[in-house]
Amino acid sequence: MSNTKYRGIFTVYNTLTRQKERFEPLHSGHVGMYVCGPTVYGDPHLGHARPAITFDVLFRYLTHLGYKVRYVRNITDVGHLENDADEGEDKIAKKARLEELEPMEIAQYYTDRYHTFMDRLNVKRPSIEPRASGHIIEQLQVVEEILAKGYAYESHGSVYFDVPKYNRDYQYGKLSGRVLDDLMSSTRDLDGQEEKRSSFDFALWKNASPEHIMRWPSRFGDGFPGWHLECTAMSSKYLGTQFDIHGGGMDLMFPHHECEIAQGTIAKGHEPARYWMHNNMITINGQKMGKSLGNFITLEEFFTGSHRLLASAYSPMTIRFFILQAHYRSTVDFSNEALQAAEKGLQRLMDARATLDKLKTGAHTNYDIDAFEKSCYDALSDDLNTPLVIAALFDATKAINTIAAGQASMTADDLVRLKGLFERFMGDVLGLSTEVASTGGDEKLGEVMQLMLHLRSEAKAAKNFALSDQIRDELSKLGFVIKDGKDGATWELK
Ligand SMILES: Nc1ncnc2c1ncn2[C@@H]1O[C@H](COP(=O)(O)OP(=O)(O)OP(=O)(O)O)[C@@H](O)[C@H]1O
Ligand SMILES: [Zn+2]
Repeated sequence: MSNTKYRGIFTVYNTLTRQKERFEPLHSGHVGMYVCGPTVYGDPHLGHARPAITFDVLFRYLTHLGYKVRYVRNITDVGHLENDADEGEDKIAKKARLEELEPMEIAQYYTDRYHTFMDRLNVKRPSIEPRASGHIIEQLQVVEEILAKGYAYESHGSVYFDVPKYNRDYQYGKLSGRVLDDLMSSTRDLDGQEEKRSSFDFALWKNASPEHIMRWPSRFGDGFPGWHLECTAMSSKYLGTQFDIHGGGMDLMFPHHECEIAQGTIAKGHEPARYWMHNNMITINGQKMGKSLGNFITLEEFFTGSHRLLASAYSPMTIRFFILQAHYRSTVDFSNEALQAAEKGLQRLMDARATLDKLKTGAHTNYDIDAFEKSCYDALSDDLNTPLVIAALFDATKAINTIAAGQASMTADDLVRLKGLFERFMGDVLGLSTEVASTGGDEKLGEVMQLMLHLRSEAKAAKNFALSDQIRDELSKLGFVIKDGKDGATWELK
């Protein structure tokens, strides 16, 4: 059930203006939202869960406020080069070379894996999920638009965006607060041998060297699009040249989103999005968890407990709760203690929800249900303050437990309302689903595997190597790869 009443107080922190602003869509009753999705060359890790969950809650809340939301989240399957740079191997092509597969097999496999794990986290699928490789023509059109306006130049079959020229007429660095002149003074000049005129220019289209397999014909020769271009082409195609919200992780603010603003401003005549929202990072030992940094723990490893840093398996809903317990603009450092606390906290809420069905009603109510409802809306309206919504749910939990203990009471009507509010905020908006939480198949599998590894290590300790090898080999036939390390054995499902 939607509720348009609270639309007027909804504010979001806009990275562009560095302040909270009241949210007003461009077209009354409709919201267009674009979020940068994954580069599909590896399994999704905890870091990926954060933007997916953050913008899922935004999607859910806007929908709850009665807006018709078109949510576009892309799949990057071409053009993202190593080190996020203009030179180097394509991340997907590299993985394809290592695995001896077609790049599109890699992209398909990891897109499917992304969907599987996001579904488990109860993340709703976006309205449109376009792929970069399916929009080459649209991207070449944007290149032409920018060339026609004089803000790009062709060089050796590549096309570069002219950042210093753009900065003279507009402001490059507006989003991230970087000042191009300062950046330039601390960077060495190009030696004249390179294709680019300035090291800040970025590729719109790259000439493909003979060994580069992901390539498309163009009037500049065979090539492939620059990484930033896809988001300009696909957001304008599906949401129009200007839309309401653009989201993504903070790591994408510079240069990716800065370049998107520059491209959109020139090609489409105005800045692409009105509100820019950025989730902060999931860190591990204080460093961003990332695929290219190799310090990640995949969601599958969390669900099965199969990573050496995990004290146990954690259910998808525990992960979701763990992420929502922090405000999306603060960093969250991975730790088993915090995950265990999240697991307990979530259980308390789940128990309270179950208790609600069994409560005996009374002649009067000791609690203010309106105040509970208002505090949830106030929290969500204040830049999606999910930890405050959770705090309000904990307050309600205390009330429920007090009533269950016979120390307070609630009328039948109020109980129906309270149940409805629990459903609305915990279920519909935060997406903490009891159904998903109770399918603990992976967790059970993780526990069984821990038991198998324990039995195997006991066999080894008793010098029964035939048995320990048999356990390893039989598991291997079933697809479980056992690896012996100095901290004991770990397992992986191939
Ligand atoms: N540790 C993290 N915390 C929060 N968000 C993250 C984290 N890592 C990636 N993201 C976000 O997930 C989305 C997809 O990112 P991407 O596929 O580039 O992941 P990545 O692991 O950073 O890969 P790479 O290391 O190749 O850059 C982006 O919005 C990005 O900002
Ligand atoms: Zn993007």
